[in-house]
Amino acid sequence: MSEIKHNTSGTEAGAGFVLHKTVVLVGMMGAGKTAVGRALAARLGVPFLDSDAEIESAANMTIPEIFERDGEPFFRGKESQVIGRLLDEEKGILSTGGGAFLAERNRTMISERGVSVWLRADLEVLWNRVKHKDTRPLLRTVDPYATLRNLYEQRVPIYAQADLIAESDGETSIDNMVNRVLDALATRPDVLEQK
Ligand SMILES: Nc1ncnc2c1ncn2[C@@H]1O[C@H](COP(=O)(O)OP(=O)(O)O)[C@@H](O)[C@H]1O
Ligand SMILES: O=C(O)C1=C[C@@H](OP(=O)(O)O)[C@@H](O)[C@H](O)C1
Ligand SMILES: [Mg+2]
Repeated sequence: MSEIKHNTSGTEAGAGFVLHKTVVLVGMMGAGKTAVGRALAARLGVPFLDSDAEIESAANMTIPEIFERDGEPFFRGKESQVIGRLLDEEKGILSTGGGAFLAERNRTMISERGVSVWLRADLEVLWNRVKHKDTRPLLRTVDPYATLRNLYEQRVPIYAQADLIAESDGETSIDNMVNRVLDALATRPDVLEQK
């Protein structure tokens, strides 16, 4: 991977790309924001940022511990702060938590300083990816599938406000998702320029 160079005009990445704005991945729990974001950043040779991981390392607690001890409103406050800071600090790939795009102030920050990409997947695909993991406090309910379905129905119209979309189905590998995000970004040379 070639050396990463930060400057005012963009982050010079490997493979002949220059990233002019942070690419912000949004969408439901299980959409692949963290996994695809990490792979996309590696492919481009740019920094990978994950708001949940930043919150966890700053608090030295896991997301479930933060929800349990301090509550969701406290977590949402931290999430906004962290997203604002990461958007200011460096250009890269920013994976958000599934609830981040719901707050209008977060959507405003993201649209002013980055470009949003909705990783869209059907409810059943999401469920298959999250059902075995206990790391998502919002799904610690008596009927986590119904909870996920309710969140899905409430949130889809908001994710649909993202600038770009990349679709994943049960068959789409993480590498294929990286290609789909790159295809979506090909329409935006103001964000990702290929030299
Ligand atoms: N396109 C995909 N193909 C296969 N597995 C995937 C894909 N996207 C995500 N996963 C897996 O699903 C799980 C949830 O993905 P994750 O990146 O944590 O989602 P999010 O950050 O959007 O909640 C992880 O185990 C991840 O490896
Ligand atoms: O959808 C949500 O509200 C949440 C999604 C999680 O992130 P992922 O979408 O990366 O799982 C994490 O931020 C927290 O558990 C809340
Ligand atoms: Mg994640």
